[in-house]
Amino acid sequence: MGNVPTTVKHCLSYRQIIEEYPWFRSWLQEEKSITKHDYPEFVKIVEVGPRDGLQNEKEIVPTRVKIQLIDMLSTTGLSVIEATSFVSSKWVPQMADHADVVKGIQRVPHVRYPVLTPNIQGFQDAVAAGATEVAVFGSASETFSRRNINCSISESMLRFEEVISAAKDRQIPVRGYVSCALGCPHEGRIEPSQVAEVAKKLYEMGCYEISLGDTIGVGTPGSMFKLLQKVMNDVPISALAVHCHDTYGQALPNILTALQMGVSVVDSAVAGLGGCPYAQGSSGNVSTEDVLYMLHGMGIGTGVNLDKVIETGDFICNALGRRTNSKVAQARNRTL
Ligand SMILES: CC(C)(COP(=O)([O-])OP(=O)([O-])OC[C@H]1O[C@@H](n2cnc3c(N)ncnc32)[C@H](O)[C@@H]1OP(=O)([O-])[O-])[C@@H](O)C(=O)NCCC(=O)NCCSC(=O)C[C@@](C)(O)CC(=O)[O-]
Repeated sequence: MGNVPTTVKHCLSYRQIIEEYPWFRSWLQEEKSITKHDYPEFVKIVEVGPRDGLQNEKEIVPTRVKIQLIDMLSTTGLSVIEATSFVSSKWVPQMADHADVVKGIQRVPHVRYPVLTPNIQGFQDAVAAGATEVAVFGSASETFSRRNINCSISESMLRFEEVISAAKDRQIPVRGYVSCALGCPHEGRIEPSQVAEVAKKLYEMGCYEISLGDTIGVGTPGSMFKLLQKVMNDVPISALAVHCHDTYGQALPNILTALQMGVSVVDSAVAGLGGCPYAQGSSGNVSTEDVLYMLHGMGIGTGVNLDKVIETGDFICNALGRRTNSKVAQARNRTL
């Protein structure tokens, strides 16, 4: 505001300022367009509720409920719904019905249904069940890697290489996750350079998108900024996604920071379901409803119908006998 002293700025109303300083109007417009330009016009939401959301549930959720959840999500306008994971049922009993889930859902054209595959066995089982997209999940923390998938980071890369190579032969797209991107339940602070190294490897191996997971939800806009600043040097921003858990209530500000830096893919879970069985203390994912409310309020398109997602959240919360974690759904339900 050039020549206007700060004290005066605070005393004048915007209208007065515009009348007395005509240049302010054009400055304001320029400022607005800069702000608008900084955010993507469209954000792709990757719905992870049926997998990340349910994997930590103690009671086994009936397969028909999982299928109905995915079928309802398929009518909301979401373009990607992570359906399940082909992991060992000894490690994650909740995902033991993976093949039945993949076979049972009603696939909607233009909706993709990736599944998690930690190794070639998981990949082969997934393909046999009819999966057409998969995701590998690595970690930036050595200890978490061992606790989560029973191997070191470098061993996991060899496993993923095998999966990605087999997927290439079948023209199956592979997404890559980097867990513990903003902190580890065992090692604490994780350096952005550690995350960048794993993200770069996965991208170079052929993952079309790398999702940076704040597995235990300890990140802040400050650490998210530093993380992206580093990772962007190795992976194009258009190929990065953020995956925020909301343990410390920082998920939305972290996502906003990522959007400001050019990220246009956000993972979230209906009703804020979730948590990782091998990351004690991690709470649910950021809720899809809250992300949509924020994005739509900023004029950013998603193609997703918020009301339908709230309805789906009501369905799964009723099935689980649980209150939604979505602030938006809680507010909407109060006003009904
Ligand atoms: C990776 C393994 C399988 C290694 O598990 P392992 O025990 O080291 O595997 P193994 O190769 O030594 O084999 C042992 C047994 O497991 C079987 N096995 C081997 N592979 C598979 C498979 N794919 N599916 C089903 N069974 C499998 C294999 O057949 C064998 O069976 P047995 O002969 O004893 O009967 C195990 O550690 C595992 O399943 N881990 C998955 C844990 C998990 O799902 N964690 C939650 C994921 S969430 C996450 O990582 C974070 C994320 C992605 O959400 C992002 C974020 O929030 O930040």
